[in-house]
Amino acid sequence: MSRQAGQNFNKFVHWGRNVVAVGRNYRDHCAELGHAVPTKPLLFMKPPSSYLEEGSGPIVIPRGCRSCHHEVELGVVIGSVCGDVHEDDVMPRVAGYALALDMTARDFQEEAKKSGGPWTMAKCFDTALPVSRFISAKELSDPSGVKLWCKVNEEMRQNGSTADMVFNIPYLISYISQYFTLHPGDLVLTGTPAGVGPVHPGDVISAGLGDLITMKFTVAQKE
Ligand SMILES: O=C([O-])CC(=O)C(=O)O
Ligand SMILES: [Mg+2]
Repeated sequence: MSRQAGQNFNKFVHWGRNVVAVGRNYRDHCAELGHAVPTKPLLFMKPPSSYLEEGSGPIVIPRGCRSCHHEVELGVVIGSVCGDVHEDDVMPRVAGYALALDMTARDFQEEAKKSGGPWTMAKCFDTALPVSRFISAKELSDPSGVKLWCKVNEEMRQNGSTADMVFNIPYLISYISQYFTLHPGDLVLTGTPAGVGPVHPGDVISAGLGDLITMKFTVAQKE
């Protein structure tokens, strides 16, 4: 792993690798959207086609979406195969991290929640997964208490800490790996703290992880 980490883990954006997202993993975010705190991890997927690297263009709000929300999240990049791994064995299998935005078409999601349909339209559109550069596990040796923030046009919207996750990283990855195998380059998004809200064309979203990373994206609308 260290050789790959040295090469920025091949930019870690392994097009074709899985992205598993955890929802409702912060109590304050559950409260703001009126959901109970889950008793087991709530999982959904985002496709690798939704990756957006910093500098490669704007976040594009999908056609017909009237409420596209930012959700700042810590992403965990898998370094070696995780199939049915015990919690104690998870961290050595983590290559590193990325700061991510789980962009969400909230109106599409509300529609899906009402009909009992999946969240695909809300979570999987092109550019729905802006990511920072790869952060190696060496750079972030303890991901369990790191600050996570998101500003829109310089106004602080989300200001949380990974210390407040309902289920921590070893638990989440062990849990996921009981059901499907995680492979090197897969990304696990660990949920968002409170303060999610809409963005509009022309907005600038900036986000940061501790004093390690800041990233910036502009917002556009698909006609
Ligand atoms: O859409 C949601 O509220 C669920 C989710 O992704 C999160 O909690 O991070
Ligand atoms: Mg999310």
